[in-house]
Amino acid sequence: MSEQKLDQLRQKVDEINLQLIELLNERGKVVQEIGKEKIKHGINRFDPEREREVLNMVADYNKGPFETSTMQHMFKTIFQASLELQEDDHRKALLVSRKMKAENTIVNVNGEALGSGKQTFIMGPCAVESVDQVRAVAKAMKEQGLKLMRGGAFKPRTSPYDFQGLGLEGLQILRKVADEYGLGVISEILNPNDVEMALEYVDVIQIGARNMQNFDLLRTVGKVNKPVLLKRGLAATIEEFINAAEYIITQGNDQIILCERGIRTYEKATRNTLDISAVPILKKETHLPVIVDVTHSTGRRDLLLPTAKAAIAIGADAVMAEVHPDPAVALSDAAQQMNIPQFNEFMNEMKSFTAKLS
Ligand SMILES: C=C(O[C@@H]1C=C(C(=O)O)C=C[C@H]1O)C(=O)O
Repeated sequence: MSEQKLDQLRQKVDEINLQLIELLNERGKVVQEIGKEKIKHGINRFDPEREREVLNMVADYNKGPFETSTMQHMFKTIFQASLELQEDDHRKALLVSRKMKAENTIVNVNGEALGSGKQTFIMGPCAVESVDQVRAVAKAMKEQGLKLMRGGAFKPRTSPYDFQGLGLEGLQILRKVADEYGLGVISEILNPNDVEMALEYVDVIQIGARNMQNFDLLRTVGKVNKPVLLKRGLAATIEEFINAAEYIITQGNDQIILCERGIRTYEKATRNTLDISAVPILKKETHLPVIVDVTHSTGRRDLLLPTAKAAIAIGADAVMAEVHPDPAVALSDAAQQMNIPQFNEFMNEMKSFTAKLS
């Protein structure tokens, strides 16, 4: 075939391509109108009977050279794209997505602006055990210039026989001590019925990994005017994690902090596997602040510093870790909490590390 002939044929193909584009878009507009009518009458967008009718029409009219099955396959792709055209904006772009909002959401808690580009450290005991225990940690935190204290009052433990937390008394201790030292309080709430009560004591409501898909709880914290720290589920994909945050934001609360805390894999060297790449993915896909809990993702004190450095280096807005005055006698997570001197060493290292980065 001469080059001239090839050019001529391609020109012909291009003319047909242009017609196809026009026709497909024309079809799209009609489909959108059908979509609007369906909404008016409360009819489902997807109509398999109608699709079958069209596929039968394709079979009746197709004269080749494409096989009927091939032509039908192309039409199925058109149906799929048409259904997407009929979707409303919320389904196409989630409210938590960057597509919906390009700029970072900044969550302000006790003078710290999570999501602003300045890194924050959230420290505190795994579980609240006593006033003295919380005080010792709060004092050390204040001396390091930290503003946000975590602490568990309601503890969702793997075994029902393990320490379940002090409950309301734990929240009261946290509030009292935090006020003495000018700290903000982050604590987990397990039950939708406790959310209202917790508003009085906490600055951030934590939704734990085990409750990431507790949709009633997500909807409840979505209705209150209080920041929410949402932890990634034990075996949740990033998509599931993002959708969990969407449950909160659909109720009106956009003050959401996402927390990567490791996921369950076959690897046994660490308690969970820290999915460090989740951080830039979540930063890219959503406009929410993203933090890393190095304690629960590793379950190992010797890995807290390297994973915290990795988290900051990869773009996390904050690092969360656990501190206890005497981890050996802690009622939970004894193997992974730092004692006060270890915490000071950790903070000093991290401060010089973040200074070097900026
Ligand atoms: C456009 C419609 O909605 C959907 C899209 C179809 C299409 O693209 O042809 C067919 C059936 C429905 O699943 C319709 O119901 O006619």
